[in-house]
Amino acid sequence: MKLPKAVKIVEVGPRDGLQNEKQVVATDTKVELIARLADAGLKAIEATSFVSPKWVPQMADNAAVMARIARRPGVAYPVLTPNLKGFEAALAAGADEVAVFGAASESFSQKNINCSIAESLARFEPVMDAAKAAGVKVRGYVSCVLGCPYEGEIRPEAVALVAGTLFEMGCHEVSLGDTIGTGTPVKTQRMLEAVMRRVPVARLAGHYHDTYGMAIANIYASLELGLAVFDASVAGLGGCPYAKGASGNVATEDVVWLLNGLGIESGVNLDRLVDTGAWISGVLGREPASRVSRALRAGCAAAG
Ligand SMILES: CC(C)(COP(=O)([O-])OP(=O)([O-])OC[C@H]1O[C@@H](n2cnc3c(N)ncnc32)[C@H](O)[C@@H]1OP(=O)([O-])[O-])[C@@H](O)C(=O)NCCC(=O)NCCSC(=O)C[C@@](C)(O)CC(=O)[O-]
Repeated sequence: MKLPKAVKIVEVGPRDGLQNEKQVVATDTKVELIARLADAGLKAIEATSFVSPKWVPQMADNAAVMARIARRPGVAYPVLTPNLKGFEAALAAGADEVAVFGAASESFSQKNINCSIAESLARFEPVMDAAKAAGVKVRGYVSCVLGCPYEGEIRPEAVALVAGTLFEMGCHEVSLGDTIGTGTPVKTQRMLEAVMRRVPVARLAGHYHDTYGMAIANIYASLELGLAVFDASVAGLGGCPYAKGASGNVATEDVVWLLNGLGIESGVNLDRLVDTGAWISGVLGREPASRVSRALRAGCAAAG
C-alpha cells in the first residue's frame, strides 16, 4: 500500500464552517481568521460564498470579505458560486477561483439550491463559460456522496454520474461531500472506485463531515486509493444549513495530526493551526471540536 507523499488541504472553515453560525460573525473576524489560516501554512482557503443572502445570511458580507483579505502569494481564496449571478458578483469582488456545487441526491439539490440535479448542471454551464473567458478556475462539489438526510442511501453510480459530468464540464477538481458524515471506510472506497472510473484520482478531493466520528477513518481509506486533496475546517467548525444535525467538516487539526503521523507533507504548522482554532472557537464562545486541539491544549503531548 503506497500512500501519497504530500496532501493538499483545502481549508473550508471560513465558508463551510461559518455559514451555519446563528450568531452574526463580524467581517473583521472572518478576515482575521483567513489571515491566521494563511499564517498557519494553508494554501487554499475557501473564503466565502456568493449565494442568496436570504438563503444563507451569514455569507451576506461576501464582497466585503473579499475586499479586505490581504492576499498572500501562493494562497488561493476560492468562493462558492451557485449560478451566473453569483459568479459575476464573485468576479467583481476579485475572486480568481470559484466553486459550483451540486448533489448526488435530488431532494438535497432541491433543498440546497432550489432545483433538480439536471437543472443545476444546466445552471453551471454559463458559469463554466464565463469562468473560462475570465481565466478563473472552477472547482465542483458533489454533496451527499455517502448518504442523504432526505433519501438515505445514495448509489455510488449516482455520485459518479454527477462528478463525471462536472469534470467533463471543465471543473479542475471535484470535491466529494459526505454532507451528513454517515460514510464508513469501505463504503467510502466503493464510492471512490465508482467515481474514479469517470474522474482521475488526481482531480478528486474528499470532503468529509465528522458527524459520526468517521471522517479521519474515511480520509485514511481515501489515501489508500491515492486521494491527495482533502477539505477540512479549522476547529471542526460548521454544519450544513440544509442537513439537520450535521456537524462540521473534519477538523483541520485532526487531519494534520493524521498526516504528520503518516509522514505525509501538508505544509501546515500544527501549533499555529491549533492556536487559530482555539482563537476562533473562543470568539464564537465554544470549545474547538478538534480532539487533537483539545488534547494538545490540555498538555497531553507535544505538537507533532
Ligand atoms: C441558488 C439559489 C440562489 C437559488 O435560489 P432561488 O430562489 O431559486 O433563485 P432565483 O434565481 O429564483 O432568485 C431568487 C432571488 O435570489 C437572488 N439571487 C439568486 N442568485 C443569487 C446569488 N448568487 N447571490 C445573491 N442573490 C441571488 C435573486 O436575485 C432573487 O432576488 P429577489 O429578486 O427575490 O430579491 C439559492 O438556493 C441559494 O443561494 N442557495 C445557497 C445554498 C447554500 O449556500 N448552501 C450551503 C452551501 S453548499 C454546502 O455547504 C455543501 C458543501 C459544498 O459544503 C459540500 C457538502 O458538504 O456536501
